[in-house]
Amino acid sequence: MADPATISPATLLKDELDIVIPTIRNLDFLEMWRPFFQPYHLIIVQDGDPSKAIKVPEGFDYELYNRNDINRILGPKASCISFKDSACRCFGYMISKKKYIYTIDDDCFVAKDPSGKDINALEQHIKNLLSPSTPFFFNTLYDPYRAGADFVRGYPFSLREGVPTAVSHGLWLNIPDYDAPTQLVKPLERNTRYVDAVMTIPKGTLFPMCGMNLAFDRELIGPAMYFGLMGDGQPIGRYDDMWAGWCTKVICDHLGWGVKTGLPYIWHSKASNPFVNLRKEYKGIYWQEELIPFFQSVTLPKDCTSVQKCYTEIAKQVKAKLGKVDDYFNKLADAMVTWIEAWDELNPSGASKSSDLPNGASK
Ligand SMILES: O=c1ccn([C@@H]2O[C@H](COP(=O)(O)OP(=O)(O)O[C@H]3O[C@@H](CO)[C@H](O)[C@H]3O)[C@@H](O)[C@H]2O)c(=O)[nH]1
Ligand SMILES: [Mn+2]
Repeated sequence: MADPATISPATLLKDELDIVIPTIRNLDFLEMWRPFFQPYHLIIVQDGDPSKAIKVPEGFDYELYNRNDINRILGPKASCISFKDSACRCFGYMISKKKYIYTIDDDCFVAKDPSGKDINALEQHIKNLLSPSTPFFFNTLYDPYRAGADFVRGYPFSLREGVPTAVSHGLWLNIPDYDAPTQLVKPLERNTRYVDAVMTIPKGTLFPMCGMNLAFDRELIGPAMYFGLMGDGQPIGRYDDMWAGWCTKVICDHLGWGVKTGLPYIWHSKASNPFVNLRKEYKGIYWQEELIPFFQSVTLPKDCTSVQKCYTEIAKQVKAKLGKVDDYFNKLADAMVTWIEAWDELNPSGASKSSDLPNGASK
């Protein structure tokens, strides 16, 4: 594997990565990203009214899917793709044919690092994905593969090769990704703290994955990145990315892959309405007190050697153990199965690595 630190930004995976953007707005924000995004193919998932025309700035190579397209392509299976919620973005992951995905919200702009330099978030995500993770033993000097860092004394040499990185979770300056109650009590709080660190989230630890500034190895973990049933007709919202993150982390832990969080930062420009968010989130705020222990207790059998098998097993356990919390979880479990069926229909096995892992890949 080429040393990510030496690959020039311009050639960084430009033919192996798609940028997925969920949107209900025009995409002027792309002007600010042009220097970094123009070489890449965009997959725009237009939510809401399909008859509304979305303006894409000149010079970008893109495909755009609205609700009519999703219904046409997936037929009845389109029921698993949320409507009127950013969760619709996962359709872009499914329809892509590339090895990597970067997803970003349309109110996220280029942030500046402490030296005042524009941050190429995509380049940092790619470096994160192209370098190994260390989920089995925490390195106190953070990412040992970054220039100027290394493994510290006492770090087992047998573990220094690391494991493949499946997910790179970036952060946000200005408007942090707070839940509605926190937003309500701290309406003026802005994140001004730039922490120059990338860390592997240890095996066995869950985390709140935000879909605002997120990259992943689609061939490895794509089928687990289902952003669950939210929005129109659903009792809950703003837990789509959280659900995907919990499923993804459990599967990465089982298959021995890593999840990183930290750099890069983007500039999150606007806070969504906290009262609207509270209405979307409130059931999730008490449900998650049962969801987290559930995901912490999920065990996957050794014969779950593909992401699809792992994901289908989790869906089975969701139905068995969470169906009694609320009937929504029976619906969500069914939608998880539909998602995998749709994924495999659009990505016949062998098209993506996650469907045929070498034996013994499961931990
Ligand atoms: O119905 C909708 C609403 C929005 N979108 C698109 O989704 C992203 C995020 O929208 P927005 O920035 O308005 O909302 P945030 O609260 O800041 O988003 C964060 O909360 C999470 C909710 O799941 C989300 O993952 C985070 O990013 C924009 O691109 C909107 O255009 C939509 O498609 N449909
Ligand atoms: Mn936003």
